[in-house]
Order: sequence, then structure tokens, then C-alpha cells
Amino acid sequence: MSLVIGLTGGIASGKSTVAKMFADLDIPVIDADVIAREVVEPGEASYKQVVDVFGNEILKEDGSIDRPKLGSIIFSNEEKREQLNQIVHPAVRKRMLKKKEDYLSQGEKCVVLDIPLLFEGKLTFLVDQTLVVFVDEKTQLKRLMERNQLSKEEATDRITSQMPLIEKASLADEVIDNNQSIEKSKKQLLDLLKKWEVIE
Ligand SMILES: CC(C)(COP(=O)(O)OP(=O)(O)OC[C@H]1O[C@@H](n2cnc3c(N)ncnc32)[C@H](O)[C@@H]1O)[C@@H](O)C(=O)NCCC(=O)NCCS
Ligand SMILES: Nc1ncnc2c1ncn2[C@@H]1O[C@H](COP(=O)(O)OP(=O)(O)OP(=O)(O)O)[C@@H](O)[C@H]1O
Repeated sequence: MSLVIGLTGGIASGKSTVAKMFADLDIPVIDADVIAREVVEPGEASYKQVVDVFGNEILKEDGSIDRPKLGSIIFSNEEKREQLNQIVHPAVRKRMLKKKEDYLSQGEKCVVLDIPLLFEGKLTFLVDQTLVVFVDEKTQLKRLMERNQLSKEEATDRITSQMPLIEKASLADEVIDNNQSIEKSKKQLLDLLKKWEVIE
């Protein structure tokens, strides 16, 4: 029996922090953000489509995509965001599915898919259990502004471009409350893994 866990949350809610805890336990993690970066590297099919839609002005001198620039366009404009999603998401989905199958066929008993837009992208069919990393709105805004050096307005744009975190928590099979210390979140994760019989 294998278990595929869909790890999600809001922007800066602590997904990567929890993903690292899984990795430290030698449980493989497939990160949608990393794959979303790979599929728009120069030479990839999605790269050309993104440039066709958004123009050369989103490129850096070396021809690669200027991510902060593209971010400033899509996080403040729903229509543009939808256009980018329609190009990038199918490519990400395909590559994640392949990686998941690879791990399972290598005999891994537990695999984590770290997908920020698991619910928005209707991707729950890829996983057996959904796990949301939750923080309250105030903590989310503070951590996002600090980590990405964003103004309150920029950070709010990014937060509101996703489904409200409280709604994700209500849809999830399990929730980790990451408002407190990292140690406390780790304890919640270990308890869950025991419940799922992934560890003893
Ligand atoms: C706009 C881009 C270029 C900005 O790149 P940047 O390196 O600054 O940010 P990064 O990719 O690390 O994303 C940071 C976080 O933003 C959030 N986010 C990213 N894209 C989106 C989106 N389309 N809608 C809502 N939230 C998003 C996620 O929580 C993600 O973890 C990039 O996020 C992107 O290509 N987005 C489209 C693909 C996508 O949806 N990725 C998310 C997972 S598949
Ligand atoms: N329990 C915690 N206490 C204090 N700081 C924390 C805690 N958990 C995470 N952080 C910090 O908050 C920020 C966001 O965490 P993290 O990068 O794990 O979020 P994320 O959900 O992966 O974000 P994104 O969606 O943008 O990829 C980071 O700077 C991280 O170090």
C-alpha cells in the first residue's frame, strides 16, 4: 500500500518548511513551483507560448523569463493570470504525474506532492490525502512581506490571487497549524505520519 500526500496551503503559509520536514524523513517531495520553473526554461514548449502571449518585454537579457516582472503582471490582473495558468498548468500536471509514477514504481511507500494551487487547479485526484499548512491572515501577510521584501499592497495582491486559506483548511483531510513555532508544526506532522502508519 502506498500513500500519496497533497501538501498545500497559502502563499508563505509554510509549505516549503513542512516539505523540508518530509524530506528530512527521507520521504520524496515533488515541488510544483520547481516544476513550474523548469517548464518555462528557454527551449521548452511552454516558454515559447509564454513569450508569444506576454511579449519580449518579460525576458531578461539572457533570454530567460524575468520572473519578478511576470509576477508583477499576473498577480495584479486576473485575466493575465488565467492566461499564464492555461499555458503552464497542463505542463506542470503532466510532469508531476510522471514523477509520482516514477517514485511509486521504484517502490516508495509515501510520496508528497507540494502543490500551492492543489484546490484551485482541481488536482486533488492526483493524491490520496490532502494536507493544508494553515496560518492566520495576519501571520501570512507578515511572513510574506518579510520573506519577499514586498509592500503591504503587493503582498495582499498575492494572497488574494489564491483561494482563501481558511477555505482550503475546510476542504482538507488534515491541517497543520503553523502559527506557532516550527517545532510545534513538526510535532503535528509526526503525529499525522504515525496515524497514517508511515512511521512508527
Ligand atoms: C508568476 C511567476 C513567474 C512568479 O515567479 P516567482 O519566482 O516570483 O514565484 P514562485 O514561482 O516561486 O511562486 C511563489 C508562490 O506564488 C504563488 N503563485 C504562483 N503562481 C500563481 C498563480 N498563477 N496563481 C496564484 N498563486 C500563484 C504560489 O503560492 C507560489 O508558491 C510564477 O509564479 C509562475 O510562473 N506562476 C504560474 C505557474 C503557477 O501557477 N505556479 C504555481 C504552482 S503550479
Ligand atoms: N512556524 C514558523 N515560525 C516562524 N517563521 C516561519 C514558520 N514557518 C515558516 N516560517 C517562515 O515563513 C516564510 C514562509 O514559509 P515557507 O517559505 O515555508 O512558505 P510557503 O508556503 O512554502 O510559501 P510559497 O507559497 O511562497 O512557496 C519563510 O520565510 C519561513 O522561514
